[in-house]
Amino acid sequence: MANKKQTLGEFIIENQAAFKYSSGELSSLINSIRLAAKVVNHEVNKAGLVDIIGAAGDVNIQGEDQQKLDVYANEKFIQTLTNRNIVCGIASEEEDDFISINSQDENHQNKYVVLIDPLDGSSNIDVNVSVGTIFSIYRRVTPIGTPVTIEDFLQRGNQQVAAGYVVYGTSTMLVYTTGHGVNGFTLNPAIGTFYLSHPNMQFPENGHIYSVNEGNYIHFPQGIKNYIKYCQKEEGDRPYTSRYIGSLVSDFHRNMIKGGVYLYPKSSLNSNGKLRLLYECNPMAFLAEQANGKASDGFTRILDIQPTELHERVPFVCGSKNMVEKVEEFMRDAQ
Ligand SMILES: O=P(O)(O)OC[C@H]1O[C@](O)(COP(=O)(O)O)[C@@H](O)[C@@H]1O
Repeated sequence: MANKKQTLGEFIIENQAAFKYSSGELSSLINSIRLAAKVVNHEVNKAGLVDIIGAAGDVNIQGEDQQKLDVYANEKFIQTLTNRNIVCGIASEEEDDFISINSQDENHQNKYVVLIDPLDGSSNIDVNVSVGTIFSIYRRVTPIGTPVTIEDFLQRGNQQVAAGYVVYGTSTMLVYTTGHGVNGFTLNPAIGTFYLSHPNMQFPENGHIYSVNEGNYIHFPQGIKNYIKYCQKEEGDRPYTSRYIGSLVSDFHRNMIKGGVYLYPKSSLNSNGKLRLLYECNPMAFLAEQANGKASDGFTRILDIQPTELHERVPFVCGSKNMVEKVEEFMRDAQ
């Protein structure tokens, strides 16, 4: 059992053997994320004082107004991941296309691709509500030393070698998995060190919290409407509590600790929902399953979905196992 005051660096070294590929590579990857997270955290914490609030003036490929902090976080993560001779490609929610690294140098041995949502919960930046960063890591499938191709990014989520998020909230935490459980580390800002504060995180199988933007209720499929009514009914251990921060990372983190389910369904407004399969759903689904939770699109396990595009969206239901299965039951019954 890991010592509770263990630092992230010590934890990585102690658990390297569990990583099925070369141990040093994982350390280097997670250390890159750790460094970029600290840089972005520093900016987030003083967002109201520096010119980092508001729109950046551009629209990303999702058709969304890029926030200045989106752009800043995107630059910092790409910079930090590029300078480590381990990543051969990066795909970001804020970039139209994937970025190939070291593609000229056929001798490079970089083996990993990283997919990031640099700043999750963008709508909350200006109002001082917690936001996050999400990352997903795969081993490349194309030959080492050759330029990465789209194939390296369009892998099923069940091929991830690591995934995690950073939540910039009341405290800043880095939570990740390499397929051997989920562990959370809290940043001590005074010394800039992450400490193991939440070892072996687990979703309770049941919960009493549901997280969905009910403002879209009339546009939801009948199965989702029926599930929301089920949550609100005075019966047994219900009604459940409705909690929706509007930052996936924060809603997921709370539900993992307290028990709950997050839903971003498809609707008559968004035929595939809003969340991106590669940058948001796959990494959160890997974490959920590693923490005894579950994630699907209402019917299919998220990690089994074969991606076809870099920025594709899928309906998303994720959280406590029995609650996700209840949603799936309502979706099947409403078909
Ligand atoms: O405002 P809505 O439509 O409810 O969407 C909120 C959801 O969108 C997200 O902000 C994702 O989008 P971004 O990555 O662009 O922030 C989630 O974090 C959040 O749960």
